[in-house]
Amino acid sequence: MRSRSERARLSTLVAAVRMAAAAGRGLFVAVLALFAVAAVGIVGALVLGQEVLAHLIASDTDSGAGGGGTVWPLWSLLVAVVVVVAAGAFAAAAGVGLHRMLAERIMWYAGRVVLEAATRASLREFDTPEFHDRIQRIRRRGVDSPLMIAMAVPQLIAAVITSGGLVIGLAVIDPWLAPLTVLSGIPLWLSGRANSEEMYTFTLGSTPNDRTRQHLADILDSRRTAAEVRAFGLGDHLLRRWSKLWAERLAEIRVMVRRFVRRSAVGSLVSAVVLCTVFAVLLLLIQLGRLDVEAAAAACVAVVLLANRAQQAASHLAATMEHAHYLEEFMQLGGHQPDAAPASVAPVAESTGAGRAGVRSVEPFSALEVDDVCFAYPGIQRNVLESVSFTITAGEVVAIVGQNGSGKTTLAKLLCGLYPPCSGQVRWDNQPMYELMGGRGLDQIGVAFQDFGRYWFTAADNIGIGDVDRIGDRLAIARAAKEAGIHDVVRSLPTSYDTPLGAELTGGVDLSGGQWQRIALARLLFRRASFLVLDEPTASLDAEAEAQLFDTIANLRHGRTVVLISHRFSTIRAADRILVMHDGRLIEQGSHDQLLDKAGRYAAMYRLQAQAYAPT
Ligand SMILES: Nc1ncnc2c1ncn2[C@@H]1O[C@H](COP(=O)(O)OP(=O)(O)OP(=O)(O)O)[C@@H](O)[C@H]1O
Repeated sequence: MRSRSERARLSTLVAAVRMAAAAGRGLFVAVLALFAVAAVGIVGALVLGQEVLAHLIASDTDSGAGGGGTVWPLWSLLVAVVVVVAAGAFAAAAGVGLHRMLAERIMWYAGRVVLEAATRASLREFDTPEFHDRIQRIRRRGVDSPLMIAMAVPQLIAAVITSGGLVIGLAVIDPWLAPLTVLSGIPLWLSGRANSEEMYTFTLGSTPNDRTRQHLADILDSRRTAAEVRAFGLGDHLLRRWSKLWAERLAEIRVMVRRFVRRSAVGSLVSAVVLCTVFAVLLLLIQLGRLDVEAAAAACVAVVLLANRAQQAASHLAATMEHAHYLEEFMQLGGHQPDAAPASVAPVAESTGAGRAGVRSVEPFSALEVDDVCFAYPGIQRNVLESVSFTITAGEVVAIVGQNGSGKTTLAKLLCGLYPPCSGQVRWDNQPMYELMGGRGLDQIGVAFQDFGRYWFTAADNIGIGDVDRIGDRLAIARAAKEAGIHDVVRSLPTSYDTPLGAELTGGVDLSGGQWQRIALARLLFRRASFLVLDEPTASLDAEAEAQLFDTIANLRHGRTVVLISHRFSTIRAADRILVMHDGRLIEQGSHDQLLDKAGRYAAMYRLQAQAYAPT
């Protein structure tokens, strides 16, 4: 079992290297080559140093001979030392510079894999805490992992090359010195690895705490919640909750760090004992007369360097193995196939208005059928929709009403193919809606959700994203804005349609709730879709805007089908058909008059609201 997971981690490491190569093949090779040259430079400097030492000793004992013990004259040796040291230093410096560039490309590449995966994830996944835990971990560690691994690998390779050269050099001096020195890295590798494993387990367990702290921090420093936090005097309370979570985390980390220190201390001690043994062997060899002074000096330097490289390699390897865990998650999220690296991974500036942005093109339906649909949210036993059946025919305006939590928004999301039913089926002209949608948008569907997006884009783009293929069509954007009754407001902004919407942005302005709702409506109207879903479109609108919306919907009707969710009976009474939801069931349907005649729940709700407006 263990060896299987080790093998899996090794293949993850290979995948990380492939990912680094895919992010910048030329750069990756150049970095490897430069680090290799730097590593060879260290070994070369050591060999030449030994030669220089031999030269000096020989010229001292054989004065006047001018360097009799070695083949090369002293000046040429010194020139060679300068060249080798300079080349090594240059290669190391250039390697670090290119490494930085490679790192940026890997960050871009990894970030894109995560964002692509998040874009592809189904709405159902967004409803599960596991998905968010994983995203949090990947955001914090996973995106860095390919980078950390790719950063560590050239250094690891450089350490291995240097170590290889030093091992050969030491083996020539004495066959025991090299294996003993390399052995000194093993205790450190074992302790480092155990620490990495524990760190990963800790990160897994602490993700919910991390997310809650992040949420509290977002509440405290976000403009969206700033007014409520102040109005309720929540600041200190939230800060205490945040500090408490930090205290819990720090307490756990303290215990863990104690274990880390103990483990590392044992590893370092055993490593030091092994190294002492090496020096004892060296001493013995000198005493036995098996090593001369220059060989002993070179051996001392080589042992120190080799021990240092072996320890570096051990810690790089341990850290790399930890990152392999995060990388595994990262790859599972992205469904990333390292063997199928993209043909071109160069970051390319997106050209506005090009391509269909992944939206599927379909014919308008003649009937949208909801057939005995049941639905429950992931992880929740209770059905939110229970045996719901009805059919919407093309050109109808259908309103959905019901108490809070009766399932209206959920039903609207199923109508748009955003969730698959647990049983039953939603069919767009006999085609299962969820499969037809396939996780992408349909060009024939336009939606304005209750919690519509307020994007930090210009006013034009906030409307234009309703149909990204036409995002540059300013005339059509202005037309949609006029229909939604927001054109004059936008025109009065500092830079009209080019004004960024968001007070947090330089030159940006914020809009009122109702104005934002009109922007969302304009976005919907800008999309040339035959099926429109409006979830609480009038919630923030004033009476005049609401009346205007009715006119707009009446104008929209031609060739379009509209589903309207609202609590305002003034909005829904004009619908061709009204569906009444209660506790996830469709309990009544018909026109306003038919439902009043029926004297059921709709009639009761309508009278209750009408009473509120009636003169007392
Ligand atoms: N993502 C979710 N995960 C779990 N439960 C959910 C989720 N979204 C909604 N629910 C639950 O499903 C039920 C129906 O919610 P829904 O939003 O469809 O009601 P609604 O009729 O649109 O309510 P409202 O009138 O308040 O907008 C509620 O009990 C709600 O708690």
